[in-house]
Amino acid sequence: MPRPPRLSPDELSRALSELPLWSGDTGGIRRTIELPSFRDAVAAIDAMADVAEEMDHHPDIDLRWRTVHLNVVTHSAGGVTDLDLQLARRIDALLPG
Ligand SMILES: C[C@H](O)[C@H](O)[C@H]1CNC2=NC(N)=NC(=O)C2=N1
Repeated sequence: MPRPPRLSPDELSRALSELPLWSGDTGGIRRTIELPSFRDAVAAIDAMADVAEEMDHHPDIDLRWRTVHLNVVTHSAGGVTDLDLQLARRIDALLPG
């Protein structure tokens, strides 16, 4: 698959204004999700894994008890691309804030 282009800082800040649950910069975008329990957090990660596998695009995930920290970046491009925005939108559809 061809490597998607990195977004410019302007493109990224425009996109982030439509993704209020996400913050970050051209090095990566972040969202933190708190679930009611550890098992709910694990289930949320499992649901995100389905999306990630379907897209072949994977978030970096840090689980602390019932809080999930996500960082999304296109590793192969060395920055944020449109694929990251697509993944963020899919995650928000799955886990609305
Ligand atoms: C071969 C496969 O497409 C690549 O290894 C994919 C898999 N998932 C990925 N996910 C993310 N976030 N960045 C990547 O560069 C990436 N590469």
